[in-house]
Amino acid sequence: MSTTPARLGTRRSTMATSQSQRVAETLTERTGVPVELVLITSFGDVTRAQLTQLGGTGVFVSALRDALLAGEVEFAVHSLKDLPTAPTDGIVLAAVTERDDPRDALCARDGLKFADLPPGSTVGTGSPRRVAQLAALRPDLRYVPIRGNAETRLGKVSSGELDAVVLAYAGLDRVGRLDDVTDVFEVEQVLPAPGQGALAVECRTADAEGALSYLGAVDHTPTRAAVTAERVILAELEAGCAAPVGAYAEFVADDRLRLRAAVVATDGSQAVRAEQTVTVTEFPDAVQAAAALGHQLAHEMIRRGADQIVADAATGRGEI
Ligand SMILES: NCc1[nH]cc(CCC(=O)O)c1CC(=O)O
Repeated sequence: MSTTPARLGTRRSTMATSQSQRVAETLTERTGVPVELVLITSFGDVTRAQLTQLGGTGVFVSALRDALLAGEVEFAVHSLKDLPTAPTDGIVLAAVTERDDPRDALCARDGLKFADLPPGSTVGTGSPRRVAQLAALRPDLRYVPIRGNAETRLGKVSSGELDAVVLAYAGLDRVGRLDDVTDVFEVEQVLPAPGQGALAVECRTADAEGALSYLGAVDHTPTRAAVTAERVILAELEAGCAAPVGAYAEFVADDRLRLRAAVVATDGSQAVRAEQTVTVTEFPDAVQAAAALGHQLAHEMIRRGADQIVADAATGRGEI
């Protein structure tokens, strides 16, 4: 075996390098292939604009894809929830890693739980999905758009600028900040973003079956099935990562995959929530079962007006 390390492209943030490092270690453990990290700067890392105003999905992803296509790296690791659902020419999803905790977490001043935040408290989050679902639970709080990496956002609570921020539990874990968590939202309360907590490994299509087939060693089929169902919801509703769409699928028995999804108006006033379960053994494989499940649930939600809520949210983008 060659000892030249495989080059793994990653964003530069602490969260990105920590999760990429973990994928590198697992891959080396399972295959013996040495891996080195190559840090890539993305537009999403340097822009000062609100993420919701950037007018497109995948701001964190395109620089890594460019590096892949240019042959600067062999494969790239992304947070799966940042990955647009549309396929890209020349690039495939080589692996989906086993999902970490998918839930959203509250980091509030003085150890406060969500239910105990005084009315009028400021809660920072740049995600319309979170604002919409949180506003449905607590319309009496003030939701403030913020961006920046996890450490910057947490800094706004310690400085007193905000009473609380909401972030993904998995991300907080990866940057070593679980001590800041004061409350965790169950998925029934706040449905996570499609793919939240899972990582995507992408490579050039031409390498996937041959030179880089070893990437399959970090693929986790149950997670791949679950996120497939979740991402079909996003794709069918023609919604991007900044849309008020939550979706979470999990195996509730060895062969039963349950998908829950919600589309909530950004002021919390309207919502379409739905759930359905599929028996995966009735399909050729779990991923095909998951895709069928996603399509069925998406169509039911569209019949109930979910696409209209997504369209309305897109019109008001950036104003929340
Ligand atoms: N859009 C930024 C982003 N992309 C992935 C995560 C968290 C980690 C994950 O979901 O895997 C975060 C931060 C956050 O939502 O708090």
